Amino acid sequence: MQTLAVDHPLVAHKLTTLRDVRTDSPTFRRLADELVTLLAYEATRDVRVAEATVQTPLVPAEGVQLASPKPLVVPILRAGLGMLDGMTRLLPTAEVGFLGMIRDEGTLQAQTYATRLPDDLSGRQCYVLDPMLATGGTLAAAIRLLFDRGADDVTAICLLAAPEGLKYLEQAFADISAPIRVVTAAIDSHLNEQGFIMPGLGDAGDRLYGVV
Ligand SMILES: O=P(O)(O)OC[C@H]1O[C@H](OP(=O)(O)OP(=O)(O)O)[C@H](O)[C@@H]1O
Ligand SMILES: O=c1cc[nH]c(=O)[nH]1
Ligand SMILES: [Mg+2]
Repeated sequence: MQTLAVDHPLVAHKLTTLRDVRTDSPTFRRLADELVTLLAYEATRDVRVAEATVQTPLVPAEGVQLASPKPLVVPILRAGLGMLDGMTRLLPTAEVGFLGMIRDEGTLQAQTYATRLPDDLSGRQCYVLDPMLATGGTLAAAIRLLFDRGADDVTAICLLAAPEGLKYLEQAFADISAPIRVVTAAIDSHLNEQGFIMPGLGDAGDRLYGVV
């Protein structure tokens, strides 16, 4: 597994405002959206392309276009939905599948309550969107499901990751030789006793959409 914490002053600036408890939901949503687009630029460095020739007004020009099959973007509901527009801004032709998952705040175990994905992901590059990688249980279950359906390359984009979650993913996918990448705006210090990322930004879903 490859982990990349994107080191860029604009990423750090936007993340600092996201963390701020005074940042309201509309601002939080806009910043998360902008941040994802910056992270997506790094996360798509290995997106597959095929050679293509176009005709300029003057001569033919050699270039590339996104290869087939198209990449699949998978936001993990609820909080991952706040990252979808920022991602599809860079990959407008990607297909989008959905996973609904919730972590039990007592046991910290992830449960899947909705799945809307292609049955066959053979040969597909997948981009999973989830702002918080805490214990790693949610992301591990999502990535496992994608590999079980045939995906052969998975990149997760997170706003924040905890060292505990990264370690958990490393161990969970020690058996997988296909590329797995985690791209994040920052790796924070640790998880607290309730499984929250410290210093973190609180509950990402609540900050995006309010407490339900
Ligand atoms: O790494 P883990 O320990 O599994 O925790 C991370 C998960 O917790 C949050 O979702 P939550 O369960 O709060 O659902 P929500 O998006 O509906 O708020 C977050 O968006 C991740 O999906
Ligand atoms: O810090 C955390 C951990 C899990 N989920 C969140 O939304 N925040
Ligand atoms: Mg939540």
